[in-house]
Amino acid sequence: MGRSSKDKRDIYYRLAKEEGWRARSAFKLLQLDEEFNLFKGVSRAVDLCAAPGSWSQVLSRKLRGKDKSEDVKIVAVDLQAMAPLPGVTQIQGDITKISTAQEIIRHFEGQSADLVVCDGAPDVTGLHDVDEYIQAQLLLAALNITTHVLKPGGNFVAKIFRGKDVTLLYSQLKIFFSSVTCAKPRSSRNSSIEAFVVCQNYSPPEGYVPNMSNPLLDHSYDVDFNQLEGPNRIIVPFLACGDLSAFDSDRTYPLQLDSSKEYQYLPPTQPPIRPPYQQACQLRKNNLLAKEDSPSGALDDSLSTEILQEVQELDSRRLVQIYFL
Ligand SMILES: C[S@@+](CC[C@H](N)C(=O)[O-])C[C@H]1O[C@@H](n2cnc3c(N)ncnc32)[C@H](O)[C@@H]1O
Repeated sequence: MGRSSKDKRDIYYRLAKEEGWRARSAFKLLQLDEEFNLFKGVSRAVDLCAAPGSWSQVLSRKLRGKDKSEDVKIVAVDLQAMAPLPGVTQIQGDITKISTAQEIIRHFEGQSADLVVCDGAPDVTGLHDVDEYIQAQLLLAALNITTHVLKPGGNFVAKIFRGKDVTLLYSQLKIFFSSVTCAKPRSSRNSSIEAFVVCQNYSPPEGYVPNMSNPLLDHSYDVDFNQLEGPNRIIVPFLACGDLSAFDSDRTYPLQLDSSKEYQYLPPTQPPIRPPYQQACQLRKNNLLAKEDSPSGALDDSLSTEILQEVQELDSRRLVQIYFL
């Protein structure tokens, strides 16, 4: 599909061309690294769903450094073939297959990976529910293969759609990682429900045996999992561009949005808000309140976009926590 003139005006599209990245997505990984220091101490990395290869390029440039360290091993997996990259071994394969996990481990000579990233996306159908469901399945497939190849203490980063299953996905990720944060890099388009889960410190439950055959997203629940309460409902910090950490300036915890659900805020971990952010905070608060009326529980898109634009104007450099409900 050809690029529209809108794409060409996009700053990251132009920057990617200038800097020689295969796709503008490269900036998403670079910005996630800026925030989470993902590449520190990494010598074995896996890029799942890698084609055309901009994330692999980032790994190659960042991990191998100027001296092109031969100690660094990077494996890129995709259904499609991609042009070769220095220091990157390619596996043309399916991330849902055990044979792919075995091939990765073979390449690492029996050792585990320090970092697994996945920017996987299925072909979009345009039917939101279907797209969200397939994306969730792909994320879980990525998590499944990750449990085979990641070392304890390692990190996993993956694309997620903030759709209606998102709470369950967070809960499932939290079973395997001590920290799960949802982040939206500023290069990810505001209009997209795409975000990234940054899962740190892989620590599977004791006795867990990796297994490619059990789907983790089980739709056989007889209750809507979005109605789950208490410990079954794990709420993770959601990061966005701009400082919204104190949008709850009146600090009323927990916030009661309607009579049937109690939404818990986690205490802010960031420094106090600066005055210009107050307006964005108010918008965010409105958005949360608007959510009450939304049957799917999804955030109101126009408000989300409005907030993000507002925040970007205020300060596109700072990332601070807001809380995803
Ligand atoms: C958005 S692209 C990835 C872009 C890439 N991160 C980059 O920066 O160039 C999504 C990729 O996911 C791949 N993909 C989807 N399902 C897959 C699967 N089951 N196994 C392997 N790759 C898959 C597609 O072939 C596609 O190349």
